[in-house]
Amino acid sequence: MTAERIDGKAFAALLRERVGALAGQFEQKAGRKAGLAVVLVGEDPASQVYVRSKHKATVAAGMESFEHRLPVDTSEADLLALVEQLNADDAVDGILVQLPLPDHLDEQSVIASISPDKDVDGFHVTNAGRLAVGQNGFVPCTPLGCMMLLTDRLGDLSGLEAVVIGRSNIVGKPMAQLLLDANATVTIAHSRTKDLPSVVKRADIVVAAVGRAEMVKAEWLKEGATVIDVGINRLPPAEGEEKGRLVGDVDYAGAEGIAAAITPVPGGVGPMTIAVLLRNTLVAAHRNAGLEVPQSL
Ligand SMILES: Nc1nc2c(c(=O)[nH]1)N[C@@H](CN(C=O)c1ccc(C(=O)N[C@@H](CCC(=O)O)C(=O)O)cc1)CN2
Repeated sequence: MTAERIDGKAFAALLRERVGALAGQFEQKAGRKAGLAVVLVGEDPASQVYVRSKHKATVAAGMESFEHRLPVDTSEADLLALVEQLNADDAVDGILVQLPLPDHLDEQSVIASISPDKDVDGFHVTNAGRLAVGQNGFVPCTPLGCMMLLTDRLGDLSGLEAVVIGRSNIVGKPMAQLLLDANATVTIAHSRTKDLPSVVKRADIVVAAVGRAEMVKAEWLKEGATVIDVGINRLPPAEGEEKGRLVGDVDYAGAEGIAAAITPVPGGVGPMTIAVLLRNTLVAAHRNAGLEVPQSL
């Protein structure tokens, strides 16, 4: 068996196109563009790349992008003051603080300061609670993107065995909740799980979000499983390479021979994160403007 490659990049491009068309209709109805504010503290190279990509994607979708770049030694009081200002700004529908933050800043306090109705990352405790009890809020972009890829490929997930490896607030826990809401039978595995290979072996759906290069081995997988690889890990450079290769949390080459379908790294889940961010921003814009959220979002 050679697994189908789930093309997240192509899926994300279609989603961005759809969001762009609906953003144009929003502008007509609301008399203004939907707006996303992104805050970057410091100069982490990967974060700089992601923030630039978010700016470009936001503008390309016909939305307003407000970028705030702050020095690495920004105090928590100054960062919270900026978030307060964005909370009060009617041109700003969505606010995102790029993570990770420098060590002296408390991520939880900063996330808590974002208005839950502008929290397009879905990280605020109010949105985590809304997801847990099935109320409308914002769902974190990466897990929502994974769900879109899964339902596009598998349709109804009812009764399927899903194993989520990783229990972060940003990916693992919301992912498990979304799978549960879709009537899958869900197990969350983590660093203390006993006999992880046998837990993974029973899964029709595996979502790997551990952040360890190629940790999930091909022989752990059930024949015909669908594998969603959230990991983005850079290997040390091989001889003659300037930069190491990017790989996921799953041994892709091995898994290709066993799984029915698998997301590649790069080009799988990563591009969905930014496309879903645009989608969440447009949802926020409709709600903030008192307009009905289009079904096709
Ligand atoms: N406030 C947030 N911070 C962070 C989030 C987030 O959702 N909200 N997620 C990640 C970073 N991230 C977006 O912010 C992100 C990561 C990866 C990709 C992506 O498209 N990756 C490419 C590979 C890129 C490369 O070559 O390095 C891929 O997988 O194909 C997009 C966005 C942490 N912080």
